[in-house]
Amino acid sequence: MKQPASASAAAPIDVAVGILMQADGDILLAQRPPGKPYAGYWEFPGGKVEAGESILDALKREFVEELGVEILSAEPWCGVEHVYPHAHVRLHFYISRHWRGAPQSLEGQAFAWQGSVQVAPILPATIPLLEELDKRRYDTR
Ligand SMILES: Nc1nc2c([nH]c(=O)n2[C@H]2C[C@H](O)[C@@H](COP(=O)(O)OP(=O)(O)OP(=O)(O)O)O2)c(=O)[nH]1
Repeated sequence: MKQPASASAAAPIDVAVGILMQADGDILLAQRPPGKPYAGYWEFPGGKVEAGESILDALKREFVEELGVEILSAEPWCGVEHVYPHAHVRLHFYISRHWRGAPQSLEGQAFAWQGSVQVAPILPATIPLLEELDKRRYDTR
């Protein structure tokens, strides 16, 4: 079968992404481990949706696998499509205020709870969301 000429021509890959939000509005970011595209960049935890899996199930699975955290509830927030050199991704962002367990670094990644986000660099597709997220955090105070 002929391969797509570029990532933009390929079908998008669905990715489930979760923003853990504490009562004071702080949110959790994770640093991508070595060996992945954009290693060292900061992101919200998550990963690719597997065949036959719902986005919410993928989110819950990724949080258990990567952080040892059980998401008890999460609401869909927004969707973003982005074409990287390595992949065309469709990101499904969820916000969760209810989870069980403290994040553990099960894949060797660093974590940071942030108010206004100070860590850098952030994955390009995630940067535009930070301003909107800030407004949402302050609304809850
Ligand atoms: N988790 C996450 N991924 C993001 C964000 N922003 C963004 O552009 N992405 C992109 C980067 C990757 O191309 C893709 C996520 O795929 P991944 O490779 O990290 O997923 P995965 O953990 O399932 O990886 P693997 O099993 O293939 O190792 O989504 C974000 O805020 N969080």
